[in-house]
Amino acid sequence: MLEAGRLLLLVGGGKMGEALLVGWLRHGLAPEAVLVVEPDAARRQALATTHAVRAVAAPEELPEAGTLGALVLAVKPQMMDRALPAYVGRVAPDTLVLSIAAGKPIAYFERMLGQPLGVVRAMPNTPAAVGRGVTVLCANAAARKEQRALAERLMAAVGATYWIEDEELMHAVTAVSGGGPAYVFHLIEALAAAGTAAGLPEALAMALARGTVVGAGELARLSDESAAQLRINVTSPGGTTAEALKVLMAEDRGLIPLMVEAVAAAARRSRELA
Ligand SMILES: NC(=O)C1=CN([C@@H]2O[C@H](COP(=O)(O)OP(=O)(O)OC[C@H]3O[C@@H](n4cnc5c(N)ncnc54)[C@H](O)[C@@H]3O)[C@@H](O)[C@H]2O)C=CC1
Ligand SMILES: O=C(O)[C@@H]1CCC=N1
Repeated sequence: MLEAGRLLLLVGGGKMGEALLVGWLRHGLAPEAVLVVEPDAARRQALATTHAVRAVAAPEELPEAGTLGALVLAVKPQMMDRALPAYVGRVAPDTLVLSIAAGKPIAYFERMLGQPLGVVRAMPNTPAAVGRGVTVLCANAAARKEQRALAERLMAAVGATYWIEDEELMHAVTAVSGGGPAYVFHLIEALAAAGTAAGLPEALAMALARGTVVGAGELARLSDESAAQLRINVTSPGGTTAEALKVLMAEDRGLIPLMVEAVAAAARRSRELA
């Protein structure tokens, strides 16, 4: 996955950092080629024992290895100012700088790391933890073909990838697929709550709601039919589902205007974080 002899430095071994790490190792990256900086002792230990990678608490503890093949930034956007300065001396023009931080624009990394660098900004999502992520990538003009290809390999290890040219679209991407899994998990909660309200025991309502979302997701994945057709397939004319959809698809107060509002709010926050 990396050029022989080069190292990948992962900064931040939290939920997303570990999801990426698991994907890379599964796709053939040697554990010896990975260094992780993770200040949280419990997480650091878990990463080192579970994945056999070298993990240190702070950049000062890193070995004086040669220039990096890739610097992957997976800390919270709010931590980035504090984290980045330590890596200025470790990146070279041929190092890929890959950030998954929400909101932080490419220009921010160019400014903080202070030289013409190949920077790729990516927005994955948490299904990356099971290899079913969706990631959108955007590169700066300085990113070489090999750096883009490496970014593609690193993110393809955890799911599907798409590229955009216009970085401004990252706000909408973050709001749709970055946070999208949370909306789907909330749909499970909402369906379960509705089941309980309709008289089902709580545990059964949750099992039905979760199983339904999982099954519908798998059907959507494997089927060639559009989402609209899959919905129509459930909906017998004059039947029960049609009644529910009258509520969910009401033009003024149905799921679409609600989702439009939710995604707009997330995109607004992404712009604020930038
Ligand atoms: N959770 C999600 O659904 C998604 C998150 N992201 C982005 O991924 C990044 C990481 O998010 P999560 O993994 O969810 O957060 P997390 O809180 O699970 O992981 C962040 C990790 O960074 C560590 N950390 C804090 N300061 C550090 C420093 N100076 N150096 C190295 N590590 C440091 C923390 O101890 C923590 O383990 C964020 O920038 C977020 O915007 C992107 C897409 C989806
Ligand atoms: O909520 C957040 O800010 C991050 C970005 C997308 C998912 N989680």
